[in-house]
Amino acid sequence: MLNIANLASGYGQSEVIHDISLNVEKQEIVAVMGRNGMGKTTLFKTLMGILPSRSGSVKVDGRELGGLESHERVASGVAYVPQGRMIFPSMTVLENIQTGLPASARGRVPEELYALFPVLYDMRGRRGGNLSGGQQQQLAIARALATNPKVLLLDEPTEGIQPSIIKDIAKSLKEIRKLRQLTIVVSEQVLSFTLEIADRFLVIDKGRFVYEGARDVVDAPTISRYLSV
Ligand SMILES: Nc1ncnc2c1ncn2[C@@H]1O[C@H](COP(=O)(O)OP(=O)(O)OP(=O)(O)O)[C@@H](O)[C@H]1O
Repeated sequence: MLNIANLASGYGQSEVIHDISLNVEKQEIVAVMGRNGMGKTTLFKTLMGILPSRSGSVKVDGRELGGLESHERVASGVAYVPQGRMIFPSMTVLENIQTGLPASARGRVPEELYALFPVLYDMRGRRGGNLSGGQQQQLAIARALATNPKVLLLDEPTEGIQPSIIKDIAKSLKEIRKLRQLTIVVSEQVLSFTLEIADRFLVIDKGRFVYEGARDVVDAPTISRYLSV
């Protein structure tokens, strides 16, 4: 469903992502684990076309995304929840979700989204900026899901969020994966969260994948070592 081949990108003179290749199956959840500064955000920005790639190819459901603008990538079925959530603080919860809806929805939020995140229904009239960090993360995910993606990219969704909400988010992601046959790539530093949801684990170190393991054979101590060095 998501095919990344020999992708490279960076800033100015420096290359940050080197020759990254990854194939993610439909309905698979893949965790990209890595410490601060290892290139997780740069990888996602490149996948979204926020940062141009220097070489390589990215395909979603067989369609090449290279050269497409970010909004065209969203229309092709990729959605992105950036690190720090980036919701619109002065807009209401409802308005935030509506920014993700296609024109054909005419502003109607699918019931399913509120069913996944009931707190967003209760708070639909509140300003996004008045929500807790965990609620803002749920809002950012709901806004991304409103675009009806095939592939969802989540950049460090647990950052700054309390454990009980992290559990809720894990549950919602597993539910939506099943409901919509969604493919998910999530970057993280928190192994307990990804152990809960991921089918496969990769470690990114200085812009390269240095470890890969499926859920049933995952080597948690090795991943932890990479995260703590
Ligand atoms: N706008 C930028 N200009 C130049 N270099 C950058 C820029 N953004 C990030 N970098 C560099 O790229 C490298 C990878 O950063 P990136 O933000 O992708 O890491 P990360 O794994 O997402 O970590 P974090 O969790 O801290 O965001 C780092 O060395 C960083 O200093």
